[in-house]
Amino acid sequence: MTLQTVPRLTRAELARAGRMTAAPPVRIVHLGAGAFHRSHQAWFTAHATDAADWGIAAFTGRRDTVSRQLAPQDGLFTLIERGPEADRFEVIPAIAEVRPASDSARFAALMTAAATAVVTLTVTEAGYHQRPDGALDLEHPAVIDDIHALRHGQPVGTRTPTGRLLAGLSARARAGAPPLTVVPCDNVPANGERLRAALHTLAQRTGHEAAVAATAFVTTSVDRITPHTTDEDRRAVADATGWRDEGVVVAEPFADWTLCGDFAGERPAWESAGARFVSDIEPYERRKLLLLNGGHLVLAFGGLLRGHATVAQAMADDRCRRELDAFWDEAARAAGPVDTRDYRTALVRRFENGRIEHRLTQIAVDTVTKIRMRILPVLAHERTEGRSGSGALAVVRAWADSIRSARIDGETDAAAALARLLDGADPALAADIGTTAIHH
Ligand SMILES: NC(=O)c1ccc[n+]([C@@H]2O[C@H](COP(=O)([O-])OP(=O)(O)OC[C@H]3O[C@@H](n4cnc5c(N)ncnc54)[C@H](O)[C@@H]3O)[C@@H](O)[C@H]2O)c1
Ligand SMILES: O=P(O)(O)OC[C@@H](O)[C@@H](O)[C@H](O)[C@H](O)CO
Repeated sequence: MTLQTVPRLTRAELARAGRMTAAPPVRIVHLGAGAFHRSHQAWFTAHATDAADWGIAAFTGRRDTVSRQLAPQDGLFTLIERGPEADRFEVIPAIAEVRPASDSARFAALMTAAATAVVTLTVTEAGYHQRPDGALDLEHPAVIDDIHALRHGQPVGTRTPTGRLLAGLSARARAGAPPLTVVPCDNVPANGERLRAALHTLAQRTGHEAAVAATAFVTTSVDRITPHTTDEDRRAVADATGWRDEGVVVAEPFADWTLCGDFAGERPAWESAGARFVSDIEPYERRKLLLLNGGHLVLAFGGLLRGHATVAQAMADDRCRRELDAFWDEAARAAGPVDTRDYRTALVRRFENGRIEHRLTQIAVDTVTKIRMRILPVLAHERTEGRSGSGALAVVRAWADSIRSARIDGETDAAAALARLLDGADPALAADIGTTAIHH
């Protein structure tokens, strides 16, 4: 059987099979319709008790691949929940429509619709165009272009997620629609507050302050390991379900969503699907970013240097494990007043799931931004406490070595990458890291 001869997954096909049909009404707009949005926010929305009332309109970010895959499927896709022993297949119906980023008319229509209540984002850490201190990088060429477009009333010309969002919020304020809530879902510390500050900065320079003032921002910590989908995964879905699905997503069984902040209006009952609403998110966020995401970086750099391809392979290498444990001992101290013992035990099991092909090259992208957010805070904390931070320093060293041996995509010059990493860092810390990473 070739995939081309299998019927395509659509709502009509599902109806023929006696399964649910209608798309839920759009009340959520999403920017960056990648794999993680589908395995996480779409999954939580589909599993909430009020799922029938909350549909998502997902817009792609830089490429229109996902809209070309999902639009012919009416937004439907199969999630393969990949446990250590077996796969579970589930069709997720929460995405009601999928649009390319270029469809600015539909974006404006949804951003001004009274029914729209929530905007979510997964645009990667680099997509926020932050400076080392977390502020919006006003010298970035795409940000400069957006300032120009927004000043001259050309929302269609905006290129960055922040610029597009401000254009949409501004149109909403002009239309007199009720305020909405922005919920960023990328691995960025204090993501809601940072996005609010970035939008405020952009708004001040372009005369759109009222739109930001009327909007609520919620900070989130998100967690579900979601590797890239392969052709083999698409074949597995056809074999198991009888449908051809170009939008298949694979994820581990574990899923966590911690949210903090007030919503301006209505929201899905995500807590009924297991999401956690808290008044202080920092301990959860630091633990996740430092231990899980930082731990992934340790395995990515050390693993790539030793010829491994996946997280599970690096976990099986004693030397990688020792490096991970050394970093985790330091990261646990930096995480603050939150359990890290059980969390580490659970992480070991998740990382060792060899049926999840989480490629180290998928993790080792935008590495300057990621090291800044996930490794340097550990080093800084160790130094403040009078310790050397040798576990965290070893990660920076492995990163520089990986660049030198051409294993990191997008970085060719270790010294230049290091200079970008240390731009804006504490001078004593910078001197120490520079010496260690260059002269070891
Ligand atoms: N994959 C995971 O395991 C995982 C888990 C937790 C959090 N996340 C978060 O989700 C993000 C996306 O991961 P993914 O697995 O969906 O990756 P992906 O490659 O499938 O999707 C990335 C999405 O971000 C968009 N994007 C990238 N750069 C952009 C830019 N400059 N402007 C606008 N949009 C841009 C892309 O167009 C795409 O829609 C991660 O960077 C991370 O912050 C991922
Ligand atoms: O997704 P990134 O690029 O922020 O980082 C790579 C991985 O560490 C990350 O995707 C994790 O798998 C994820 O954060 C687990 O929830």
